[in-house]
Amino acid sequence: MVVPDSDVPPQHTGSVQQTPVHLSPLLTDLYQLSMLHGYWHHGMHQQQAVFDLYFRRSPYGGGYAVWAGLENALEYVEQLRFGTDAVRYLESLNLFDAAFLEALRGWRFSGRIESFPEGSVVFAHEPLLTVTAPLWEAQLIETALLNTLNFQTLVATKAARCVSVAGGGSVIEFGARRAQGPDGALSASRAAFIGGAAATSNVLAGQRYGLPVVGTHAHAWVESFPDELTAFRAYAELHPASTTLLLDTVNTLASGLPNALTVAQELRGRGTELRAVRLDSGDLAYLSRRVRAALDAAGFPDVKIMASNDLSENVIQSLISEGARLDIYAVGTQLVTGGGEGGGALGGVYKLAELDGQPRMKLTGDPAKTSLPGRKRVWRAHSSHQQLAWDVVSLGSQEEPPSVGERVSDPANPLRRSRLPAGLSWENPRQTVMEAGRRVTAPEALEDLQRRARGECSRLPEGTLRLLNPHTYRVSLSADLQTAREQLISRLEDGLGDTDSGTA
Ligand SMILES: Nc1ncnc2c1ncn2[C@@H]1O[C@H](COP(=O)(O)OP(=O)(O)OP(=O)(O)O)[C@@H](O)[C@H]1O
Ligand SMILES: O=P(O)(O)OC[C@H]1O[C@H](OP(=O)(O)OP(=O)(O)O)[C@H](O)[C@@H]1O
Ligand SMILES: O=C(O)c1cccnc1
Repeated sequence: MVVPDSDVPPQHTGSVQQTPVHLSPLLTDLYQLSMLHGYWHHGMHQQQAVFDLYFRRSPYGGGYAVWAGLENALEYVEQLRFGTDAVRYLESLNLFDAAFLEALRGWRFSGRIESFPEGSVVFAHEPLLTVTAPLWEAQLIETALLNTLNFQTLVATKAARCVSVAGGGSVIEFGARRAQGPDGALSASRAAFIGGAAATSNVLAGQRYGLPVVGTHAHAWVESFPDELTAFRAYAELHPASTTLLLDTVNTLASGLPNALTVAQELRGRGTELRAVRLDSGDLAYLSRRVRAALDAAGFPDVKIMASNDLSENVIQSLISEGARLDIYAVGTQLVTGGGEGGGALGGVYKLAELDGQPRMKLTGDPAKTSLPGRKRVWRAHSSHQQLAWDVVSLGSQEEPPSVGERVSDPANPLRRSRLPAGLSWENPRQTVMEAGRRVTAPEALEDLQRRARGECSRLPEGTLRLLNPHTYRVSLSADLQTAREQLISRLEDGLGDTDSGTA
């Protein structure tokens, strides 16, 4: 639920339903407004534009990404208005005509958005989301769309990577304290859940998004009591049905473990069971084996073992290969910041593909950065075993699926061509999610998005989920799109004279 006037300041009523500050039309780069001013001034602002959003490289050197943030992006676009405070602020910059500022008051997003459903598995070079709208509408929303979708896709993908190596163990998100600011924490909790995290420690995310919230206790709890056993007993007494004890405040094996066993026996005497213990330092593989053996020997095979301490997909994979006996992986910093090699940020871009019915493209010296002109469509092929097999980007006018034997090319390297094999069944994986500025699909439950992500990950070709040097999923351009692209490049280069690159 969003309050339509983005200028209403958040009021301290305790409700989380107030318009968050990031729903303002000013969450944009100044150059978007400068361009809007110019488009309006030149009478171009109502020209119909088509922009595509895509990324050129999967994060973390991986072979896929999990598409996340769509619902927040649509909510933003649908409610966007320039209210009095926003216009007044822009006026104070002394950059814009009064008449333009007045025109902004009537700005509404009236266009169409097509997108992969949230939670889909997506790949580099394919249009993930396409905006068709009057130029000044489509241009303004670039910054906020990229901000929302890049970040959540980065984090959802990180969660999926952690889950993919956790061997059936649960991954939970503990990152609020290390996230990039309050909104970073909130969006990260949402995205991590879509990517497969089972729960979050972030209580606001629990309230806002209905995510399951979980928690143990900190070292401070143990330090606040005269001794560890007293602290464990006090915790278990208050939370008998949901106690997880942190073992390493004094010494994991010499103190935490025997004290936890004592409390486990005492809880059983009162008719309940200790739920779990948490390891937060040291050699987590070794300690987990020792703790598992002790719990089993004492008759507590169902007490779970949780690990935390700067976990990542690589650490989880290593722990499992070392024979760790862990049931729950609590991941904080690395998950909510999308950290690690090849992470930090997803480089999604938003490029003009058509204006006023004419194809447009960005030409650069780097073929991988040359954008794809015109309205396009994405086709996704499944094998007879329901495996995801191949994505083809075609011209938008192509109503029929790609045909067997069609020569398709690599988006980043037109010289790499292949022929489409038989035995594939094709579908259009994208859907219209907004029409005439209104959402036309109902928001989906986050559980359903998580289920979609998990299902699609499980249907990827072998090796695509691998962390190191994954199999490259096939994304190709149809023959017609490749031809259209080459023709436009020739036309643009003909117009360039001696220079070797340019933009149209
Ligand atoms: N058996 C293991 N194999 C691979 N990585 C591990 C293993 N055990 C722990 N790690 C990881 O090694 C990294 C560093 O752990 P380190 O041993 O420095 O922490 P610590 O010093 O024990 O804990 P703290 O710094 O919190 O006191 C962490 O990312 C941790 O998750
Ligand atoms: O390590 P992360 O993946 O970010 O996960 C969250 C960490 O936050 C807590 O640590 P805390 O802030 O108490 O610091 P410390 O345990 O590193 O001293 C917890 O004990 C985890 O170790
Ligand atoms: O509940 C916990 O144990 C927790 C939550 C956040 C960060 N570290 C630990």
